[in-house]
Amino acid sequence: MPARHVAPSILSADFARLGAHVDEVIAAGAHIIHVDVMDGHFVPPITIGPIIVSALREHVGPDIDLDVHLMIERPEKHVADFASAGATGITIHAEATPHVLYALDAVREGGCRAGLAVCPATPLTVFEEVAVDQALCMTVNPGWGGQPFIPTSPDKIRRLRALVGPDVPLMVDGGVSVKTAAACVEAGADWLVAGSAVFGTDDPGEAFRAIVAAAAG
Ligand SMILES: O=C(CO)[C@@H](O)[C@H](O)COP(=O)(O)O
Ligand SMILES: [Fe+2]
Repeated sequence: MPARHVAPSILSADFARLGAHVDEVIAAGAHIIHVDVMDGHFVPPITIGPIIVSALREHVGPDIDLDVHLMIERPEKHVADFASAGATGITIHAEATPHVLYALDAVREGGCRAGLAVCPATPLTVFEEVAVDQALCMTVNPGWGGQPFIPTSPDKIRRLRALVGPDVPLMVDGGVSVKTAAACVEAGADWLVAGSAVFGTDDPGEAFRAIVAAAAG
């Protein structure tokens, strides 16, 4: 069984002091930092690109996992840039390309873990066709932080766990908080991405620890 992690998402961090904000959760024990990349096409907002990943890598050093969630169309065109910038894992969306297998291979060629994500309304059948190094179940519609957890998500998490088996890290993303973390873990999630519930608070380190405790039950 993969180790359990809470992965703070920088989408809700203060970008004017990103390094300091990330330092707070690392000091509290975070090992995985989740980086949301949006292109204004696959999802309406535009966020950040490889330049920020590169700056973060330089800031956090080699031991922190920078897990990049690509909410962009045709991700296969960009994975090499994110890999060179210092990503550790790169997750693409099944809905964003007709070439899922090619894109996952491109991620691995860049030396990163290859992740596959699905939106809430997307069937899980693609996971029957491809092997992944990590799986991501969206528990909100992608594009924004601070949305409520979709209540039917635990059932989908359970079905995804059955498809990928016990050894693949299963990540959930969206609406994760002290209130929803335990249900995600109970359904089979290992990695809990949390944005607003961590960086939207006055004390991200303490908020991170509270979600870790809630996930532990
Ligand atoms: O990928 C996304 C949003 O599309 C996330 O990673 C968000 O950053 C989650 O934010 P919260 O729901 O935890 O506030
Ligand atoms: Fe994300």
